[in-house]
Amino acid sequence: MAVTLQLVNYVKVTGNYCYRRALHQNVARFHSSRRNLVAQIIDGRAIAQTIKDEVKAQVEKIVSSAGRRPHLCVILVGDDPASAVYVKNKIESANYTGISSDNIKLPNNSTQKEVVDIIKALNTNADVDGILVQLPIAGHMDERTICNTVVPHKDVDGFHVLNAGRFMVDQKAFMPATPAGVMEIIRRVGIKTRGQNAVVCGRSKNVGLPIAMLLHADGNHDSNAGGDATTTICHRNTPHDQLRRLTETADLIVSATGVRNLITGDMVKEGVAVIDVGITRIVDPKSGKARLVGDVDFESVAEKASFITPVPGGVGPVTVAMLLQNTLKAYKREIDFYV
Ligand SMILES: Nc1nc2c(c(=O)[nH]1)N[C@@H](CN(C=O)c1ccc(C(=O)N[C@@H](CCC(=O)O)C(=O)O)cc1)CN2
Ligand SMILES: [Mg+2]
Repeated sequence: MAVTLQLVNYVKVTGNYCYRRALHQNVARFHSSRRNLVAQIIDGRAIAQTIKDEVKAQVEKIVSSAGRRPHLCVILVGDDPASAVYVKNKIESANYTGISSDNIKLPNNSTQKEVVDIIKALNTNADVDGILVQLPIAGHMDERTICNTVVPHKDVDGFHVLNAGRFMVDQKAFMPATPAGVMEIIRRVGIKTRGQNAVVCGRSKNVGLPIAMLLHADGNHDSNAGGDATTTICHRNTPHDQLRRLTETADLIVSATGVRNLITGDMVKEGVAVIDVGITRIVDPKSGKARLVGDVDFESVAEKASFITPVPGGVGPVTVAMLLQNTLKAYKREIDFYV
């Protein structure tokens, strides 16, 4: 029953559906007028808000027992407008939860050594719990060197090789925020994964690959419990007809490619759950205004899906909330790197 209540609070239905009946004051279930299906649109902003409120409650407890506040440092190199928006969201969300923060802005022509030296100073600063460098980093720097400079116990992005490696062998680790957010959505909404066919589109080291790792892994692990799904990874070299064969039989599709309209309604089976991680900025030909779209053709896929995340308002906001959860874990030193 608890699952049902959580589910109804996190889903809403929009679009091309005809209203049938309200089952609960927080939910109106709508059925596809064509197929008589219920498609639940997952409200990522509501899930993120719940997670942030959980973090906030824990921070208040820490502060009231005379503890120091958790502290997050976000390093932004350059003036990429999208990165600036994401960093602003992180700082505002940290403020909301009571996590204090520094936004360290560096010019685009900063050298790698300057960035490395700043990270090293933060590594040894006892007042700092979490450190991250906003990606993508400027082209003249080596992303791996930057990520590996953050000391693993402050690596709240989970991008250090030690966190990535520990995570792969089921040892406690900081998990990257987007994959953690996808799993959190799946759990909180109650999407079944055990024994299901999952298809992950995209194999990036920070998003697609860790999502596939989490979905396929054993659900009985103490740390980073997996989804126990039969999981297939597709990527840019997967022929489209092969991708279609896989998506047609998938119970769960997670797409993280940045390829608009990669997944269309004719490629999926009825009842599929779809998590759209892609974000592409387009200019709407009708309005002439810029807007965000995902990898999934929302309208046609929602006609057949049991669950679907929108873009914007799906995975993105949950990503930021998971970063704050990681910062709290870093503060509490929940991950022991010596075992
Ligand atoms: N150091 C990191 N860099 C990057 C990460 C990361 O986890 N760590 N992930 C992405 C960017 N990202 C967070 O940093 C991020 C992307 C999108 C959103 C989000 O909330 N998107 C909104 C739309 C926001 C908009 O208007 O642009 C949504 O989907 O609803 C949050 C965080 C790459 N870099
Ligand atoms: Mg989203």
